[in-house]
Amino acid sequence: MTATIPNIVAIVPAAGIGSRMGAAIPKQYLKLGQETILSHTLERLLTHPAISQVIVALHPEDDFFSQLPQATHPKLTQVIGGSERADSVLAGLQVVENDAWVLVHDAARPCVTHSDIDKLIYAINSFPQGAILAAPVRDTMKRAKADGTIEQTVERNQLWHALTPQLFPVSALKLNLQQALQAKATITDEASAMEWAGISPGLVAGRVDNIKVTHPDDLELAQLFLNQQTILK
Ligand SMILES: Nc1ccn([C@@H]2O[C@H](COP(=O)(O)OP(=O)(O)OP(=O)(O)O)[C@@H](O)[C@H]2O)c(=O)n1
Ligand SMILES: C[C@](O)(CO)[C@H](O)COP(=O)(O)O
Repeated sequence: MTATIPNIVAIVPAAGIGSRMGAAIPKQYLKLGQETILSHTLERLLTHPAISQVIVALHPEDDFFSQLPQATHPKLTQVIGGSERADSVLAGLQVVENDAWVLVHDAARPCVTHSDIDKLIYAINSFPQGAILAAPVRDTMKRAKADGTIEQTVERNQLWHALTPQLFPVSALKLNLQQALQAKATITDEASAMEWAGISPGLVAGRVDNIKVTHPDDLELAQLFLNQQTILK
């Protein structure tokens, strides 16, 4: 199949404090093996041949980034993030050309693979308004009542976990993110800003090892996946 590959710039929101991790430092600076979570993530994006530039959004009081091996990489640009994830992504979008595509990927997802990134990039030939990596839910799903009992079983066939990367045209994402934030809509990922504007982004099935390191027990799992990916290479 011949596919057109657009100019793709990555934005990595890395300005969070990791409150659910409860560590002494922001979770993106915790180590997995020899490197920090953020280092693993940046390395995977910086070495992808279709990504021309990587913009990382950092906390205004970040004390750690300059020590990373990728800190002075020629393809990398730093911006100051905002108080919510969406503000950090928007800060990154301000320094990107409007005619590019933007691939937004959480700093906290260090196990993303080049094959999943490729899959997402090729998918935009079918989804010209943008698409996200996602994983269909596997288990029987229950809706709970306030007292902790089950209200009903929810149909699982159309339910997906939203992952990153998420890939959109810069101009459309910037406009919709700005307007959705102004309208005080709940925006937890880029797709939700596009949905807010009436757009239906594509869902592209991604690998289940592309986890977000959120809670302490995710660290061990992420380490296991990274080790396994190294062995399989
Ligand atoms: N103001 C913020 C908040 C989050 N993020 C980033 O968005 C990604 C996903 O967010 P999440 O996992 O929720 O990270 P934290 O906000 O750091 O964690 P928590 O919600 O537990 O505090 C992370 O890479 C995080 O650094 C960001 O750039 N700017
Ligand atoms: C963007 C995201 O990683 C998609 O799974 C996620 O929405 C980030 O926020 P969350 O609050 O941890 O779901």
